[in-house]
Amino acid sequence: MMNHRELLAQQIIEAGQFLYSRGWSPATSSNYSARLSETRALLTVSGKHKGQLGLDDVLVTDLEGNSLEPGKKPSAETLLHTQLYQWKPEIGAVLHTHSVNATVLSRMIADNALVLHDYELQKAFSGVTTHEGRVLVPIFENDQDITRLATQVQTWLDTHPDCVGYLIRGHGLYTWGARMSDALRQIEAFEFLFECELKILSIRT
Ligand SMILES: CSC[C@@H](O)[C@@H](O)C(=O)COP(=O)(O)O
Ligand SMILES: [Zn+2]
Repeated sequence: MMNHRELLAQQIIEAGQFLYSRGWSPATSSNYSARLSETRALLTVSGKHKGQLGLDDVLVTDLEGNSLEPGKKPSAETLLHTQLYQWKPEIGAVLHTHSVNATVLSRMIADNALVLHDYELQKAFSGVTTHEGRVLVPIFENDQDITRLATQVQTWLDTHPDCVGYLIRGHGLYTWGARMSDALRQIEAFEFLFECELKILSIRT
């Protein structure tokens, strides 16, 4: 019988296998997490191939982004996960991916946000019930200083409580959900919509 930590670690491992198989988490890119408790998260360690994770390739952090397992190297982007768990108590899983489409689209849009509208598939996002609204996806400039990047993200989250995900330019996507399955559904929906947007852009130009 698996304990709670092992169960969440298994979900993270399976998410990595799926996301790698779709080409959305190449090589050692990406990081994934699940909420362990009100004050703890379980996150992938840094630098591992995300399609080949094992039960030992995760570590516990507090929600300030501090590792509670000193022997392991935490993900470079730990803070971008834990800030989301602090932002909303109902978030139970966070996924960060590096797909070609997210990377290319984020470089093609000069604005600081991608606006998705009139897509039926927008309803795959938590809280969205119609194609008629606008789903605003902010695009932050990439930054190796994750504390500085997290500050930018926080400013957006504080003023956009309905945010369902964000892009980092030339880097990738962050999205989340109540459970791992919700976060995976949102990744898949984003990827579909990014592909649509890129096709529309290529026809227009
Ligand atoms: C392989 S480069 C990608 C990294 O720089 C980073 O953006 C990333 O997604 C994975 O970092 P990690 O420290 O393994 O969690
Ligand atoms: Zn990354």
